[in-house]
Amino acid sequence: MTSLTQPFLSVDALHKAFVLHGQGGMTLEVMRDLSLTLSPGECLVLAGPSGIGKSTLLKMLHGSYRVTGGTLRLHFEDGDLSLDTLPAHAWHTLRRDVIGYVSQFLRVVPRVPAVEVVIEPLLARGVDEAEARVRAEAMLARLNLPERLWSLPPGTFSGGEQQRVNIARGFIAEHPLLLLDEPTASLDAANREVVVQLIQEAKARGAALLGIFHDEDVRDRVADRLLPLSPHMGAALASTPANAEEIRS
Ligand SMILES: Nc1ncnc2c1ncn2[C@@H]1O[C@H](COP(=O)(O)OP(=O)(O)OP(=O)(O)O)[C@@H](O)[C@H]1O
Repeated sequence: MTSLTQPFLSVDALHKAFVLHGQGGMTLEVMRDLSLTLSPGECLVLAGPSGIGKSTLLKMLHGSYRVTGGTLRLHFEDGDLSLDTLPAHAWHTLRRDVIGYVSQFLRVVPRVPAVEVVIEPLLARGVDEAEARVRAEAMLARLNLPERLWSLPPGTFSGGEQQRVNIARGFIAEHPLLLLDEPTASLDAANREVVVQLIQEAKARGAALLGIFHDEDVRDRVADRLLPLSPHMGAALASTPANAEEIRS
């Protein structure tokens, strides 16, 4: 991948409907005609009531949900990359090198110690193991995770401890596009402050961030723009689209 041009992400006329096979094939339309752009160094915060489709948008951008209609494009100096038509095998490389995702919940792999969970994205990029370990330990220390926990699998950690491992893993690889789904939800004030700093540093190095933050203080401090989703969920949603797609996950 080469250096970035402006904007880095464009979403045009995005449409999402779920087909609920367990409910007789009922269609649930959650998004219609959503468009946005996101530039390097910018943090756009998704707003709107519960269930409006904020997490669904992030999951489409991370390839876990299919797009029903519209386009998602990344713009590189040497050309555009369409995410809505990206073949499954290409997502692996894209998630490793370009699109990071930090959710509220850590997907724990049994027996893998916390520090290894954090190191893994760096090793996948070919970073030397000793260097990766130093960076991972520095990140865990910065997020105030007690050193005695670093060598333990996070399955039994508290919600806030697991979330900090997740944040360390999400930020360490310095992806150009970061998707943040309530990364501060279980954190105390001191650790929320660390996350605000990590976001500001990511912006300063030119990352583009798209996030969901229910904490208004955090939102106000990191957001360059707010995007309320409700205007995209209007009367149009009363009808059922002809091109509804199946649930992938
Ligand atoms: N895999 C799925 N299958 C069927 N419906 C889904 C699926 N994922 C999300 N939905 C539905 O899509 C709608 C939007 O959900 P989403 O989680 O994106 O909302 P949200 O705005 O992030 O809400 P919250 O603020 O409560 O997290 C909801 O009605 C939800 O039930």
